[in-house]
Amino acid sequence: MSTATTTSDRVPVEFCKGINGLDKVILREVRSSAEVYLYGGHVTSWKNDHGEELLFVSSKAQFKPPKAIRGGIPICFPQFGGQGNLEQHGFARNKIWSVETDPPPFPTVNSNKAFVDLILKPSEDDMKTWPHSYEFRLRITLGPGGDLMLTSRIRNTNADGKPFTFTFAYHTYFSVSDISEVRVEGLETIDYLDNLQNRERFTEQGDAITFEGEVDKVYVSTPTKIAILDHEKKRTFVLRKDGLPDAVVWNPWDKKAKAMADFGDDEYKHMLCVEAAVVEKPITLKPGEEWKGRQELSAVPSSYCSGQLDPQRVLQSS
Ligand SMILES: O=P(O)(O)OC[C@H]1O[C@@H](O)[C@H](O)[C@@H](O)[C@@H]1O
Repeated sequence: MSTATTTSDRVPVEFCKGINGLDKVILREVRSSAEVYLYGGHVTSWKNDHGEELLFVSSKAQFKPPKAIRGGIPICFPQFGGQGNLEQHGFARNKIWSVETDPPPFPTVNSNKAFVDLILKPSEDDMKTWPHSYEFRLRITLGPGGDLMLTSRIRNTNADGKPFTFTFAYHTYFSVSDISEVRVEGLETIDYLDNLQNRERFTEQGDAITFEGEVDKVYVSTPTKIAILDHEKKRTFVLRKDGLPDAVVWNPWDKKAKAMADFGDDEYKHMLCVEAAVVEKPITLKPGEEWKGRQELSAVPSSYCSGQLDPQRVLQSS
């Protein structure tokens, strides 16, 4: 973890209290910032160099355990969705994580200053729900250019020799100006499991994805780069992922929005979840084995080409 620099007033990592007195970490770069709650290991804010919020958090979000915070980036582990014996999306988003001051090193040296390392380990009580011992390390980094990087390392520390199996997602809620003006590029021609049709498998058509109603799809074996184009804001989010083959796309639309107590009736217009995930083929770890999954987000101004967005340029650029 980094400490305050003496050459500048900017404190790259600040520990403070957030809503309802919950512990919060603020990451600061030249002009951008991010906020992370230890409750859930949950990113709740990511602002660009104009101070604009890039993540959606519901005005009705309850920052009150055990309810997960509605918006930002909840961590779904060890179960994505409702397929399994555990609660929907697993328990990691409902646990209080700890800050880890001296985590095992990463293979590459980190020159970033604005980052925090969190860790989640099961309590004895937790092991009644999921009888496995694990260490879940989450590093959240704000890069000098304002990019937001999340790296998860999950290790099986079972002493009884037993493997465990999990699914996972970075359940990212992007803030968008108007959902009907949004296009997602990078998932064309990809197979998906439709959660609204008993997870039946379909193939996406060749056109970019646009939104006219509820969507809840798990795209499988997707490219590592997905672009979310916000026409009205003239902004493109680029999501890059590693170790996370699938991508979930979710918007509840009006009826489901009304049914959620912690979500405003019209807020579906201003959010879109695109989630780097492992869903179709769960990960199995033997004792001593570690899995790594990384999601990198950047927000760039959209380029226009004769009045049309040019997503290919975004997708082709490195
Ligand atoms: O209300 P929750 O538990 O946060 O889940 C929200 C949505 O999360 C999405 O990832 C799922 O695909 C949806 O099926 C689900 O409704």
